[in-house]
Amino acid sequence: MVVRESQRPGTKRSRAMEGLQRSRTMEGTSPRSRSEGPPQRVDANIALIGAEDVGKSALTVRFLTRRFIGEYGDIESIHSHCDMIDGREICFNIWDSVCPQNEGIADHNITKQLQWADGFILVYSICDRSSFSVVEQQVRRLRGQARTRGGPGATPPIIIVGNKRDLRHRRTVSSEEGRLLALTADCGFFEISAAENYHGVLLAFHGLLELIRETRALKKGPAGIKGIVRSVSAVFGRRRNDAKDAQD
Ligand SMILES: Nc1nc2c(ncn2[C@@H]2O[C@H](COP(=O)(O)OP(=O)(O)OP(=O)(O)O)[C@@H](O)[C@H]2O)c(=O)[nH]1
Repeated sequence: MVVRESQRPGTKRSRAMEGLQRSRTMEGTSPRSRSEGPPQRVDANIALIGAEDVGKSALTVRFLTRRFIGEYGDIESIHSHCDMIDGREICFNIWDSVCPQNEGIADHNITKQLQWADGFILVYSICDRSSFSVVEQQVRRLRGQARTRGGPGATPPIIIVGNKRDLRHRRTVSSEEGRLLALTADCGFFEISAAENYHGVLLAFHGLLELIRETRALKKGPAGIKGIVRSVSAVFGRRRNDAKDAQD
C-alpha cells in the first residue's frame, strides 16, 4: 500500500488543487499502462462532494488511513492511495472538495470536477436534512451538465453516501429516502459511519471503483468494434489495391 501525503498543512481548497495536479502527473507517468501491453495499473479519480461538515474529509481519511481522527480542519492532506485489488494495482486519486458558497461557483466546480473525475461520491449527513437537499441538487447539476457536454449517459458513476450512521438517534433523513433518491437518480447507495468503522467506507469506495470499471468497459465496447471494422477495411482495402497493381 502506498499513501502519499503532502509535507505541509494547508487549506482544504489548496490541498485539493495540489491533489488534482499530482494525480494528473500520476496518470501521465503510469509506466506500465503506456508501454507494456495490457495496463497493470488503474487510476481512479474520485471527487467527494457535499455540504459542509457532512464528513467528506473524515471518509477520505478513513479510507486512506483506516483511522478516524475527529477533526480535519488543518491536517496534512492525503490524496492518493495505491493498493493491489484482484491482482491489479489500483491508484485512487481523491478530490476532497469544499462546499461552494454560491450557485455560480457550484456550477464552475462541477464543470472542473466533471473534467477530472471518473466517479463521484455525494455525501450527506443523516442528521442534517439540508445536506440531503444539497445532494439532490448536486445530482441534478451533475446529470444536467454531463448531458449538455456529452449526451445522455455521459455522467460518470455516482455513489450517494449517507454518513454519520452512528448518530441514528438524531436522524432526520431516513434510509428509505436515501435509497429512493439513489434509485431514481441511477446511483449507488451506502449508509455508513466514518466514525464507527472502516469496512463500510471501504465498501463505498470499492463500489464506486466497480462502477468506474464497468463504465470504462462499456465505453471500450463500441470503440473495440469500430477498431475491428477499421482493421478489416484496411486489410481488404489493401488487398484490392494489391490486386489492382498486379493487373496494371
Ligand atoms: N459522529 C460522527 N461524526 C462524524 C462522522 N464523520 C465526520 N464526523 C464529524 O463531523 C465533523 C465534520 O467532518 P469533516 O470530515 O471535516 O466534514 P467535511 O464534509 O469535510 O467538512 P467541510 O470541510 O467543512 O466541507 C467533524 O467534527 C467530524 O469529526 C461520523 O461518521 N460520525
